Amino acid sequence: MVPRRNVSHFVLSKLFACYLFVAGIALAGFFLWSHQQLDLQHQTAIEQLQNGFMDIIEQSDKDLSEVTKSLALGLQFSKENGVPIESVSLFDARGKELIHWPNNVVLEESNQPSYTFQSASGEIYQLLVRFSDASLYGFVVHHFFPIIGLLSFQLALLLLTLKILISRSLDGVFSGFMRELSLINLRHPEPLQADAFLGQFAEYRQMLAGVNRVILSLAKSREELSDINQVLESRIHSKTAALEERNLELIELNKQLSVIANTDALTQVYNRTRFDTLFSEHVAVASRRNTPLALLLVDLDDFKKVNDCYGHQVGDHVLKHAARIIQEVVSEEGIVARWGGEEFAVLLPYFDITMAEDKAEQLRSVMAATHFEAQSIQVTASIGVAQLSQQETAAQLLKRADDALYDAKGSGRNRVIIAYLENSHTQLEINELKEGEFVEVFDVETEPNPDESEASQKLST
Ligand SMILES: Nc1nc2c(ncn2[C@@H]2O[C@H](COP(=O)(O)OP(=O)(O)OP(=O)(O)O)[C@@H](O)[C@H]2O)c(=O)[nH]1
Repeated sequence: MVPRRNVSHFVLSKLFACYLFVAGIALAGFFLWSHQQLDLQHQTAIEQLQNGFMDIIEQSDKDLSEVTKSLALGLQFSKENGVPIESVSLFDARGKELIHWPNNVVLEESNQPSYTFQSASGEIYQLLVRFSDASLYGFVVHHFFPIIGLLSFQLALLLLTLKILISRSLDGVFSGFMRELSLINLRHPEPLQADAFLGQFAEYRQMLAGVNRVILSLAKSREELSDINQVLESRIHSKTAALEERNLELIELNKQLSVIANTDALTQVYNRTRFDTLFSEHVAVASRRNTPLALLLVDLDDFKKVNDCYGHQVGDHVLKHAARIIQEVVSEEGIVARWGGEEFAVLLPYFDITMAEDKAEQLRSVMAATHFEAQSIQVTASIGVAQLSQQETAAQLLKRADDALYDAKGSGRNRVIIAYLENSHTQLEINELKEGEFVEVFDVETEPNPDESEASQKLST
């Protein structure tokens, strides 16, 4: 587990350790150097003492007063060089102590370093010198302040170096951290990894933990939003699908309603209401564009007798069948509607009177030739035909077609009568006029064939 430290503790501890290390090395070196220096000084002092003793002994052998002078010299020397001599003893070859200084200090021979030397006369002497222990401390104190100065300088240098290094590394790490922060992917946020160096510090770890908490909550929020979004999308999808399905049902129902509203329930052709609308529209278009438009009014002959003979239900079937025949003959060229009862209207856009007459004749002949139901009922039709003329209204056209139908009925049924415009006479009218007959508005009848006459007669019986 990483110990909890702050930046200042870290820096101070590192500094202190460095300082102790450097100071320890410096002090150890200093003490070694001090010992070395003292040894050198002791050696020098002893050599000088030896030389002094030898000179004096050679000059005045056994003159102790001279030796004492040399002792004073040695002491002077030791004081000047900071090497205090605590006691000095000189022995002759027989071990007799010749000099002992100072008088009150007793030397323990075994503990003292002894130096043997030979005088010029060949006498052997042994010199015992005891240096004061304080000499080392004195030396150290003497040189302590320069050492402290050196260590302070080292410490200051160390501090400066550390400051530069730390500030640079912190700058680098923090700018890296800020860069990492700026690169957080908000779509797929992931926790930041702790920096190897900064990870040691409590403040950094706390800050990083805070940032990572924000990042994780952001990621969680995104996931929750994504889930909510998915749920909403699936709901919208199912609702849209249900609405589309409902819409299709409504469109279908609407179509059915429209068909029901516009279609005759029994014969499945247009009803009168729808025909009225279509009729007005086509009359308006034909008048505006000056295109031909023809109207056929088709009435089944003696239909009452069908009902009377075969019953109303059979009559219904015959009506349906007759409507289907009319629709097949007219096909896509015209509009078929049940005008009422056993009467049908056929609107023929772009049909002039000749084409309309042909179509009416075709219709009449097919109807007459058809055997309805199992009972082979034969039904004929009377047809009034009229073509829209200039300036004519829908009502006027209808009136002319209806009059023509009336004439077809009146002139024997199972025939086509063309309605001509007033004051315009066909060749037939002209012929009839020539023969002295009066044709008021229209004429033309189609000769029924023998079978058809038979059918009519069958019904009439
Ligand atoms: N079965 C059935 N008969 C109907 C329907 N609508 C009308 N009719 C019958 O059609 C007959 C029409 O009779 P009429 O007006 O006298 O005409 P018609 O017998 O065809 O004689 P003409 O038109 O003069 O040739 C009546 O008997 C009505 O009951 C229907 O929807 N179903």
